[in-house]
Amino acid sequence: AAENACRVTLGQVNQVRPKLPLLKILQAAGAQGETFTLKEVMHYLGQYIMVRQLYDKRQQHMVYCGGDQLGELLGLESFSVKDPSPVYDMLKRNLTSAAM
Ligand SMILES: C[C@@H](c1ccc(Cl)cc1)n1cnc(-c2ccccc2)c1-c1c(C(=O)NCCN2CCN(C3CCCCC3)CC2)[nH]c2cc(Cl)ccc12
Repeated sequence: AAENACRVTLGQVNQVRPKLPLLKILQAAGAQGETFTLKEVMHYLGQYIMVRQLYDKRQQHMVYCGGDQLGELLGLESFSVKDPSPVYDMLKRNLTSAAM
């Protein structure tokens, strides 16, 4: 309705709310707050992989996340950053829209 529409400012329509297990991972990478843009979620996940040294130093596109909470969320031991589909599937399961 009209009163709802004016409540959602442009800055908020693209916010997502991570479910708790994903939020904990983002916070471990320095994220503050509970809602983010998808770009921010990806940035913090990248930071998390770097800080936790989950990527292979020689084959830097390979991420070995088995034994880490990230691997629990993804349901994978490892993945290549060249194939983002497992990450997007995990985000579908672990993000809700924060608008409204
Ligand atoms: C294109 C982008 C991407 C983004 C999303 C996806 Cl689903 C795949 C791929 N990407 C390309 N390489 C990486 C990457 C590789 C190794 C370690 C950390 C990040 C990323 C990822 C970023 C990111 O925000 N990337 C910024 C620039 N990166 C360049 C790579 N740089 C590092 C490469 C290893 C050596 C140190 C620098 C870090 C900054 N966020 C991610 C989150 C996840 Cl779940 C997985 C990967 C990434």
